[in-house]
Amino acid sequence: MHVFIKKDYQELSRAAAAMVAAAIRERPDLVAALPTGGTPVGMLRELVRLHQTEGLDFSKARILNIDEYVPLGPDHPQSYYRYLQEFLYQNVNINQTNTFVPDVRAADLQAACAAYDQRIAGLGGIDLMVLGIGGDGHIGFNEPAAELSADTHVADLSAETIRDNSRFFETVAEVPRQAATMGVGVILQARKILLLASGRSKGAVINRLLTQRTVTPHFPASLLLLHRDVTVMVDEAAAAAEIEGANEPTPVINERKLSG
Ligand SMILES: N[C@@H]1[C@@H](O)[C@H](O)[C@@H](COP(=O)(O)O)O[C@@H]1O
Repeated sequence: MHVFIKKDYQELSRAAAAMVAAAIRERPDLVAALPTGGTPVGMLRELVRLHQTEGLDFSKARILNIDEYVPLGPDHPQSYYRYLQEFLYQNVNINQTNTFVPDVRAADLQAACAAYDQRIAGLGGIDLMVLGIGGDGHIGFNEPAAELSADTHVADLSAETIRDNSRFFETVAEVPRQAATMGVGVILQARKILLLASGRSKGAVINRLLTQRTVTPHFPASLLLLHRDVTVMVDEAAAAAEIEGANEPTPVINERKLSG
C-alpha cells in the first residue's frame, strides 16, 4: 500500500486527478471506475480543468459508476450516474455510450447486477478503480457484515451510511435503503486502486486502514490489504489520527510514485 499525505483537500484533489490523468494519457481507452460522495468532487473538477486547459482527452475513455442507489434512474438529481454526469461527463469530451451504471430500475435486479459484471468483463476489466471510504469502512456500498459478496449485487445500506449520506438529501427518509454496488471481488480485480479520504471525520477510519494488518469483512476496506497496487491518498486532516496515534510503523510516503 502506497500512502500519500497531502496538505489539504485542494492538494489531495490535484494529486488524485494527476494520477487519473496520467492513466488516461498512458492508455486513452482506460477503463476507470469512479466513486461519488463529497470526497471526489475536487478531483473531478480538476479533471475537467485538465480537459479544458491541457486537452486531456476522454474521447476513448470508458467510465463506470461503482455503485448506484436503488431505484434512482440516471435523471434523478441524487442518482450517482447523474452525479458523474454533472461533475464530469457533461464537461469533458467523453462519449456517453462509454459511460456505465447498473440498471437499478430493472425488474430483475439480480440479472441487472450480473449484466454489469459481464459488461465489466467485456470491457476487459477495470484498469483504475478510484474509491472513497465510508465512516464505517465501507467501499462502494460494501457495508461491514459477516460475509461480503464478491460480485455486483444489491446491498442494504447501514444505518450509519444512511445517516452520513442524508446530507445530500432533504430528509433522512428520502435516502434510499438499498444500492447496487460492485462487490469486493470486482473491486479487488481492478488492476490499480486509488483510495481517497479527506477531513477529520475520516481520521478514525483512515487510522484503522493504515495500521490494521488483519483482513475482516467487518471492515471492508481492510480487504485492500490483499491487493498488490493500492494507493491511499489522504489530506493531513484525515491523516491526523494516524500521525498522533501512530504506534505502528509509519506508512511509506513516496512522492515519486505520483509522477512514476
Ligand atoms: N457509496 C458511496 C461511496 O462510494 C463513498 O466512497 C462514500 C464516502 O463518501 P464521502 O466522500 O461523501 O465521505 O459514501 C458513499 O456511501
